Amino acid sequence: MRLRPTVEGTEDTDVLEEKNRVRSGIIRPSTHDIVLKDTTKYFKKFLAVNQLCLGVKKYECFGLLGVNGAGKTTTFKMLIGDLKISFGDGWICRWSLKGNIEEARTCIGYCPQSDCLLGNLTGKEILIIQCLIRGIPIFHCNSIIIALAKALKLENHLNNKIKHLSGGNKRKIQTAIALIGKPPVICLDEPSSGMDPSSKVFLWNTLCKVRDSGSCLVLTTHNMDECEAICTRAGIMVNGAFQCLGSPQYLKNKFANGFMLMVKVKKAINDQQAESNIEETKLFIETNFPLAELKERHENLLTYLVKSEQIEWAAIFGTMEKAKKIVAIEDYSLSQFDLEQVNRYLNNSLYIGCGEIRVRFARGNLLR
Ligand SMILES: Nc1ncnc2c1ncn2[C@@H]1O[C@H](COP(=O)(O)OP(=O)(O)OP(=O)(O)O)[C@@H](O)[C@H]1O
Repeated sequence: MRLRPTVEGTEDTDVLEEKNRVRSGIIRPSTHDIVLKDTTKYFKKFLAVNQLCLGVKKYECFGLLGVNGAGKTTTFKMLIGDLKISFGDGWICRWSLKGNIEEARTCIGYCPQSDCLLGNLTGKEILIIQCLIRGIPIFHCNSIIIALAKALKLENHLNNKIKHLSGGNKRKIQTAIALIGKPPVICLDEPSSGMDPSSKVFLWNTLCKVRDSGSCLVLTTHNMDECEAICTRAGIMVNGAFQCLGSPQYLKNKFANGFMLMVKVKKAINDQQAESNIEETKLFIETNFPLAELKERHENLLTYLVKSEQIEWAAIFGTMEKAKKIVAIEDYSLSQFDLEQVNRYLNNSLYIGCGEIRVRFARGNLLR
């Protein structure tokens, strides 16, 4: 017997509103090119995707964010018909993913997470094959491929065999395949992974043009700059469900109205003294920043989330410089809460590794 999906938990109001819009038919296949209605996936008893509700229109790019294992690729695979939906349904250009997957597939361009390209063919040969599969007449293929190569900075690599291409250039070929024939829906699973920074920016510009020409894009990414550059809306997935939905700017405004304060307490000669230093520092922080929430303590490193827009940076530095004179603080750092941290905060993995946080200690300086 199949398990029913779990009841909704702690989603943000925007997620619940999107669910209501889908369930009440305000968002429906005739108004949105992509519609997910309570889309759910079980792998045996494991709930990988839990009742997703979403509508994405033409001229939109939706970003699927979340830590490894959040359920992004599983969602993608249901969208392109690689995986069967366990409960609920989805529609691409009005075609049901349950009833008309073959028709739905004709509307989708897909860039998978890992490249699946034949190594002995050249990039051009692969793109010609893909054009022909899309039903493009052979005499049009060359001009389409040249335009795509230009748009993705691939001109110099088209005649090389795939097995001799770098990882980033293989991603470009894979992205070009997804764009061939201007499909109305384009799904890109981490399209820029492995690309150098200038190629990434070039790709982002190209994807913005594709979006603005009327395509409906969905992409997964771990790169928040990418999300902010291309996506009109984004959803952060946690354990297979959306935790929040909105434009990247909206998510930042809603969840990132604060800063992170990391405090390194002076080492002590014995455990008792160390504990006393920590307690003294905690008392100082919590008295001076009443909205400070201790998120983690790792040895002598305290990490606080201070959710306030009211305090000025100059005042924070002033207070912390004063703290260094009166309590046993060795050093501290401040950073603004950005979209990347919102993502990790919602996934409870913000503080897994301090090295991952784009801040380093320097005498009171903000370094990002
Ligand atoms: N074929 C499968 N059988 C069983 N479990 C699976 C299968 N595919 C994925 N899962 C599980 O489903 C969950 C979601 O995986 P998914 O690949 O969708 O995550 P993701 O968000 O795309 O992660 P990443 O960022 O690493 O790509 C994970 O816990 C994964 O182990």
